[in-house]
Amino acid sequence: MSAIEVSGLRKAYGGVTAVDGVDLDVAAGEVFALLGPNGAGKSTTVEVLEGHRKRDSGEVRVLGRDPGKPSGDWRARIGVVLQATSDAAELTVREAVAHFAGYYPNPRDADAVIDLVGLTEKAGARAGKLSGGQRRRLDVALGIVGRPELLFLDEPTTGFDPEARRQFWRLIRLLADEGTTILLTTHYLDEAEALADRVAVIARGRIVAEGTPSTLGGRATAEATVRWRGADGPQVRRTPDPQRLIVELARHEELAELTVSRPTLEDVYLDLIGERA
Ligand SMILES: Nc1ncnc2c1ncn2[C@@H]1O[C@H](COP(=O)(O)OP(=O)(O)OP(=O)(O)O)[C@@H](O)[C@H]1O
Repeated sequence: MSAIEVSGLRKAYGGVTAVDGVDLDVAAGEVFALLGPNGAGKSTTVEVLEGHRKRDSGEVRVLGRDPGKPSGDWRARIGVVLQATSDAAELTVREAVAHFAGYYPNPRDADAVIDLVGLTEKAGARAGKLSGGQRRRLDVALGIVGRPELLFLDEPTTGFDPEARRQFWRLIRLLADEGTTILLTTHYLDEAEALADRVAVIARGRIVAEGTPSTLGGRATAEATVRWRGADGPQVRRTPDPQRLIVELARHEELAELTVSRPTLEDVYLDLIGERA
């Protein structure tokens, strides 16, 4: 069953085409990451799916409904963490989460959510007094308090310190284990690799590649780089079949400091968007 079905989505702002014929299919329960450079059309796509922006054309179904005609019960089934931070500056963290919980028929416990995002120590602090990363954690709390079936996260960990990012990753895995479908945009390739079942790379409003993080752009079958230290010093060879090369080499010499590497997700991504040096 699909949670999100998109075909031929287009959206222009005046003369600027932001989304230029995007097709997407996200299965229920999947964690799907949209990657792409600044201005590629990620947020516009996500905003259309959330029902926050009108599309020019294309077919879109989110949880079986057209987000261009959102209803209250449909809205209650999705959770949204926008790129711009929420505006609840005068409320404390606990008040803000409890207030948002009131919008949903079956919300999570406010204190449990605050704990999940690691803000327990700041539960009594006003939102306006939080640091940037703490504010972002509050945004995530507000996005999940309604126990959404489908969660949209637009660059959720921007401004997080490394520990907070790891904590956030654990939270996403927990939500995914509970069956939540998650669509996230990110500039962090390690984040996509750590979290996503599938990724799509979007550039200039079009999807240029789609697949699992380990196979994207032919990554799994790309030539491997084999490095070792032989009798004559450091050696490097590129080969489609590293196992065979290593067996062959090992007959003749000791292979000290042997490593085998394939292109990283970042290598593949930079190739796809045409930015590789
Ligand atoms: N409200 C708007 N009015 C006019 N143009 C816009 C608007 N929002 C986005 N754009 C333009 O549409 C294009 C796509 O923007 P979008 O925000 O969807 O990209 P993005 O992939 O989310 O980028 P980023 O990674 O920087 O968040 C860009 O050229 C941007 O300048």
